Amino acid sequence: MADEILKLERVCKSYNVGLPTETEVLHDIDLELDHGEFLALMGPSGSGKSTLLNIVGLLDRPTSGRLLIKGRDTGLLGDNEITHLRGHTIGFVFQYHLLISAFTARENIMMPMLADRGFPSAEIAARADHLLAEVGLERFGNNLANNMSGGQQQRVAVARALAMNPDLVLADEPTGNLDTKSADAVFELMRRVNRQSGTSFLLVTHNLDLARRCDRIIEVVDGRIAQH
Ligand SMILES: Nc1ncnc2c1ncn2[C@@H]1O[C@H](COP(=O)(O)OP(=O)(O)OP(=O)(O)O)[C@@H](O)[C@H]1O
Repeated sequence: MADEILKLERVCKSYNVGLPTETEVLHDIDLELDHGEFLALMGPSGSGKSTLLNIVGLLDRPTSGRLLIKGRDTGLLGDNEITHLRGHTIGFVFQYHLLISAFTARENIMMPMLADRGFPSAEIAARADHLLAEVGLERFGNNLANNMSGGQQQRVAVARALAMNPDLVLADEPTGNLDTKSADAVFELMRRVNRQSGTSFLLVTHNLDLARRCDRIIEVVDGRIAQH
């Protein structure tokens, strides 16, 4: 197996926004992320961080360049293979947790497993309870997501991201909406998962204090990697 979970080679992304020429927002991005690495991605608003995360998360394709995940060139994969690879390799946590508010914490965590036909249905509830305990919410499984605090909801979102035992978690400003104490708790939770399970993390953050506690910081400025 390749040492790196993720490798980008000269990745460019352009958008067609109705102008005669396309607008390039990512230019020649080279980036590697090792198995078990916890990387902070920083950069000003509009610099291309979310665009980069969408490409790495297989939600969008590069305009040119190569994206390899676990050594596989994703440009050679069809849409069904991409969906399968995404579902089994990558977990997502967003700033706005995107939980289903009328579902309980446990039901939210069960969703990715229920959506995957290959997941043994007899194990789903037990895995959800295991994950609730992992994120310190074992007593909150039956609470509606709507009735939980922002920090608790984000911990449910982390548990849901871990449901399929991904190799890589992509977290886009997961603590941006939280008070300092809750932000710290959610960050430390992700760090513990990273250390205990070897799950790689790519964390987009504007918080330099949290970024400094990651293994490495990279900065995107105007669609380029500015600094390692
Ligand atoms: N679907 C799209 N179509 C056209 N332009 C887009 C699209 N998505 C993003 N852009 C443009 O690409 C550039 C990079 O945006 P992106 O959202 O990746 O930045 P960001 O660094 O994540 O910003 P923020 O920190 O504010 O979330 C911006 O100029 C944005 O307007």
